[in-house]
Amino acid sequence: MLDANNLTLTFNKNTPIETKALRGLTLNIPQGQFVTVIGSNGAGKSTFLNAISGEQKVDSGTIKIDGQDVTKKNSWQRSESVARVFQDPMAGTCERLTIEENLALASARNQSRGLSPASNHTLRKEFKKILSRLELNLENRLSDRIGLLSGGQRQAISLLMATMRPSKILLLDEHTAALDPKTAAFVLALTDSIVNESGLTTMMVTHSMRQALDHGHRTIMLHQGKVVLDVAGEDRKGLTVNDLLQMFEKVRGETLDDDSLLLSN
Ligand SMILES: Nc1ncnc2c1ncn2[C@@H]1O[C@H](COP(=O)(O)OP(=O)(O)OP(=O)(O)O)[C@@H](O)[C@H]1O
Repeated sequence: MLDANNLTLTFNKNTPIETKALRGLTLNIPQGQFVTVIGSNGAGKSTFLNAISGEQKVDSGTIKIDGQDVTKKNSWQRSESVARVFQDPMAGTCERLTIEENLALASARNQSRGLSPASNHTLRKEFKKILSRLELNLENRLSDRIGLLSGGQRQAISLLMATMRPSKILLLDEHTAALDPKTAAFVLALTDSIVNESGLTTMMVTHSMRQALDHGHRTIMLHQGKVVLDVAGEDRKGLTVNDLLQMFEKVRGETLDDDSLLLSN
């Protein structure tokens, strides 16, 4: 389904601050697989997601989504295929608009009818139904501005909005990192249920090895712009956070000094 082949991407080429963010990254993800992505700061995780969504163009290599070569397409052209939720709960929603208007925008994504469905009675009923699964009583607050909601409530709505329209791959970029542990657990449970229900091919970046092992079907680790670990199936089932740390240390050939990887929210 996702076929990323030998991707390279260098920022500020031929300058003193040149950074090789992707260095021949290759990854194939079959349809419906949920992959968790870990790696220390600067490993290239966000750059990789940006390359898939088209926000960053790669220097070389190819990206295919569902068999279609999208390497040269911009993010707008890929928006029908790629849904994304960011770390910042403010990034996925528009705080000046109401809950209903935000949902209407998401519902109209990739459609030419613009904002008009916001006044549509059928859509309003659908929005209420979608929101009621959160059990946060938001279905009765459709005309409240999104800016009034907590970070967790907004992130839950961002997730619903990202998955409202059909897409081919869901990219979650540390989407629970800014939430307290209880709210993060709630949003993760919602993530699992949406992904299981929809069968969406999913990549979730996380700094928590615990989360990486507890969610999804496969875990990859990026280091210096490449996939350095890739575990799935039986090999992954018995893995502990400690095993994963040791595997990473072995791959890197040095001691892991990034404490943020040990966070367990
Ligand atoms: N727009 C940019 N301009 C210049 N350098 C960049 C840019 N974006 C990322 N980089 C650099 O590319 C490398 C990979 O960054 P990236 O954000 O992909 O890492 P990451 O694995 O997501 O890290 P983190 O866990 O800290 O978010 C880093 O060295 C980063 O400083």
